[in-house]
Amino acid sequence: MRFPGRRKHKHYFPVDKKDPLTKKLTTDVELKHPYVVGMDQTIVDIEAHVPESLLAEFKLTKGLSQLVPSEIAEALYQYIDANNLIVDQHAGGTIGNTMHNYSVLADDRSVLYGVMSQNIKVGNYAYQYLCNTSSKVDLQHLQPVDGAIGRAFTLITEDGERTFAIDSGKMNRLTPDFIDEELIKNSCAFVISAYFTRCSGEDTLDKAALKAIEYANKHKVPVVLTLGTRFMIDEKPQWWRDFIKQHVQVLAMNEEEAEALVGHSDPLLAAEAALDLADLVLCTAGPLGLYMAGFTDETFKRDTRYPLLPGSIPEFNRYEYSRPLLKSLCSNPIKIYSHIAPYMGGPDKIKNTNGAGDGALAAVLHDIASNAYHSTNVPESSKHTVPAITYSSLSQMCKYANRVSFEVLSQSSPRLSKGLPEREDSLEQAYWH
Ligand SMILES: Nc1ncnc2c1ncn2[C@@H]1O[C@H](COP(=O)(O)OP(=O)(O)O)[C@@H](O)[C@H]1O
Ligand SMILES: Nc1nc2c(ncn2[C@@H]2O[C@H](COP(=O)(O)O)[C@@H](O)[C@H]2O)c(=O)[nH]1
Repeated sequence: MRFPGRRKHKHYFPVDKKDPLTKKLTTDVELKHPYVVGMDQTIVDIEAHVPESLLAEFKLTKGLSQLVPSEIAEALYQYIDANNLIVDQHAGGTIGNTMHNYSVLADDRSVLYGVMSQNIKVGNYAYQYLCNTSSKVDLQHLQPVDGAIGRAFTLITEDGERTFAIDSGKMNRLTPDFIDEELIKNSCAFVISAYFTRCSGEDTLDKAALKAIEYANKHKVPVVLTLGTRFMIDEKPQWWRDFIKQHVQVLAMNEEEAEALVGHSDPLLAAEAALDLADLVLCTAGPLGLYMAGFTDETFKRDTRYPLLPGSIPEFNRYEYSRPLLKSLCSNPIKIYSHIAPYMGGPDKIKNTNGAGDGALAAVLHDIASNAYHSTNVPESSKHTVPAITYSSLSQMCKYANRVSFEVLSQSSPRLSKGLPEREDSLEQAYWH
């Protein structure tokens, strides 16, 4: 496990168990590695740069992810192929991306639940998916299906906005009997997107997801939900509020999804309202950067050393140096918030914003897993007198999440091709120095 950024040495690994002469860990110290489990629709992104008129022609709403019947998908494919509009094809899926990015950042194992075509040919979509996924993502738990995985036509318009037209294939056929209770029980987080509810006919992914969530809740493994796309939440906001309140501890969303969920267009107010539903909230807000909100106990709160910020909640960042806890573990819970503007103002040119939010979530997961790693291997550390969900403070996580989003935007692709540097070239600008 690579740690999220530079950290104080006193918290590093069992220094007291090192050989005093060689300064190496003695051989009988075997560090235990936590893993996160994600569940997703297995999807390949077919990225094409298109004029806005194409969206209207295919009745697609800009900025959203929408299912299309297979004959429309085929017509769309023929059109973008014939007009040479396809710029790339790569593995996608919101949780597939998140698991990949997590494994790249942490340099450690994650497990992906989903389906995979049982007949794979060199070059087909299933093959591309496997080739584009980090070797640290454990794909042994993909269920074989007779048919194609999903395709996401990722249509990038001139303003860099991405619109998805999804051709489902067999991506929703993961069955509940395939879910291993022990695998979920021993994980440090279970991660899912709201897309699991987009099932119909013979689809079983929704039932598989509910089974996995039931196991996670039973064994007190944090459930991390990302909201996917706005109009799914618009369709039944009360259902989602109830679902989150009952099953979810960590909630990730962008400002549009947040508005659909809790009715506030201001991301800070939306994050605050979402604390009625979940324990820890990440709300990304495009060019405005991102917000995090959570709980800490009155006894553990830590004042920020940054200037106090105005906003819809005045001086909202006062306790951003605190590490977040589950609300149920606080005797006197107080709400804590943090915000960060885009890293270095954002890349000079953003060709597309595909996957920026997934990148931020992967960073938060990395921090959660680092905490599990450290507390399992160094339980006596002073760090763990506070039963926090994360290794870092809210402020530090915002920096890290934001930095990862910047990397995704800079490389114009949702899956990181490499981890972040241990140290940034410019230490002045390095957030974690
Ligand atoms: N136009 C932009 N300029 C600068 N940074 C951006 C821009 N769009 C996104 N980002 C960065 O990427 C993060 C996630 O982006 P966002 O668009 O909110 O996520 P999503 O992909 O889920 O909609 C933001 O918090 C910000 O750090
Ligand atoms: N599992 C699903 N993933 C989907 C769907 N529609 C789009 N996507 C994936 O989202 C990422 C980009 O995410 P964002 O951060 O830009 O929102 C992309 O790689 C798509 O594959 C879906 O219906 N299900």
